[in-house]
Amino acid sequence: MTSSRPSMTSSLASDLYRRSLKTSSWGGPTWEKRVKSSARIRTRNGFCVLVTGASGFVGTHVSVALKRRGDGVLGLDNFNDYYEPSLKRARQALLERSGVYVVEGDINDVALLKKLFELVSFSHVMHLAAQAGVRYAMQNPSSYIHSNIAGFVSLLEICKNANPQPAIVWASSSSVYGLNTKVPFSEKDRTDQPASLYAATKKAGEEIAHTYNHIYGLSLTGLRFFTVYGPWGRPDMAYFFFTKDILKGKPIPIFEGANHGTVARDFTYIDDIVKGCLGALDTAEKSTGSGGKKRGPAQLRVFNLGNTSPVPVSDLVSILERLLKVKAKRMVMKLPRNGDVQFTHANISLAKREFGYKPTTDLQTGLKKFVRWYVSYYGSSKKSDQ
Ligand SMILES: NC(=O)c1ccc[n+]([C@@H]2O[C@H](COP(=O)([O-])OP(=O)(O)OC[C@H]3O[C@@H](n4cnc5c(N)ncnc54)[C@H](O)[C@@H]3O)[C@@H](O)[C@H]2O)c1
Ligand SMILES: O=C(O)[C@H]1O[C@H](OP(=O)(O)OP(=O)(O)OC[C@H]2O[C@@H](n3ccc(=O)[nH]c3=O)[C@H](O)[C@@H]2O)[C@H](O)[C@@H](O)[C@@H]1O
Repeated sequence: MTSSRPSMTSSLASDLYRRSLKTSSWGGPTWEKRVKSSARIRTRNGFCVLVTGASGFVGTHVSVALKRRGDGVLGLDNFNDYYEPSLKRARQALLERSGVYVVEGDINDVALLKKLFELVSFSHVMHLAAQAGVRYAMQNPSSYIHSNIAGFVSLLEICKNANPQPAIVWASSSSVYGLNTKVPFSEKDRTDQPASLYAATKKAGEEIAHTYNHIYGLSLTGLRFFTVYGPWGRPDMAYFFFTKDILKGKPIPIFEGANHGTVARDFTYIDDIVKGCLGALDTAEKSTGSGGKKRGPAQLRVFNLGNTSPVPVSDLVSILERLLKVKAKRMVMKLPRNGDVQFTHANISLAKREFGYKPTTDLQTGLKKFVRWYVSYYGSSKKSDQ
């Protein structure tokens, strides 16, 4: 029976294919030595973790936390220019000081992934590499397919063929709840009304995970993070560029919902997210397959990781005004149809029950730590982008 491969003739497909072949320069004895040293486990019963997206915001914090407790940690990141690569390079330097080597490469580079799994027997993969950002999907849809769909599948393909197979914990997103109106959001609620292509690719990731669990026995845990903020954060996120623009005296576009309803988020501080990630890793069961052959049922889980106390965006701006001691130039506008949802609110009882997840940092405290970092980083380094 001939299987006629569907020919994706669109420019999107050829762009994707071209990009996924773009590989960084890797390999050689020195490179291999650095890979093995970074992945070496330093405590009894420690983990050996591949962290994809390691030079990203969440990836940096998780990698440092794992290394500090003695796990072997190897990072992988393509250092793309979705936001200033200089910030990713600065995180990479911080990671190197902690003993974590970040391999420069793309999760679509199958030859690279194969090499890493030949060199290192990973017990876990913490998959954080993705095209994040809700609104950017309207400008560059292919980057979401490239990283969040094609990239996730290429990673799962390597994992299912590994022997032993690693247990995988990956980042989903609160955005999968989309236009769901039942609050707080519980893992059992509807997730079939994505409001953005980003959300759709995150939801697709959850469905793809289900098939790799069912067919190949991969142990998979999805974490729906809720608007994460903190030091070393992302310049594309509102809390970050609001801070920059308040300091520059530029107008702050504050979205409001229908009938002047507030737009709110369940903002979650990075240290609480890291505790959730480590809890998920510590309770992840081993995969039940190897070399692509399944031996029995494997663990498949999805958890909300939020703060359970949504705050209106306008209140976030008020906190920033007090911390920065500068009045914001507020420009209130109707929530545009840009993929944003009006509110998020996490029910975290499942994560609490499964691995004792308990957020402890309120928005005022968390933003104070972020602002302290922001002023020290941009003030001292005078980075021209800011
Ligand atoms: N920060 C949040 O508020 C938040 C909330 C929900 C979910 N998430 C998810 O958490 C994960 C981490 O997010 P973040 O906030 O740290 O974002 P980030 O953009 O700072 O980190 C992602 C990293 O992955 C890298 N990357 C992207 N595509 C890649 C590819 N194809 N190959 C290799 N590296 C690639 C990027 O260079 C970046 O450093 C993402 O999956 C994101 O969707 C984040
Ligand atoms: O929770 C999540 O899963 C998502 O959280 C954030 O997405 P978002 O909540 O939209 O975060 P921001 O882009 O920082 O927006 C925060 C709030 O500010 C609002 N906003 C944003 C931009 C702006 O100019 N004005 C404004 O009022 C947004 O509508 C939203 O309510 C991250 O950017 C996503 O990667 C992540 O998947």
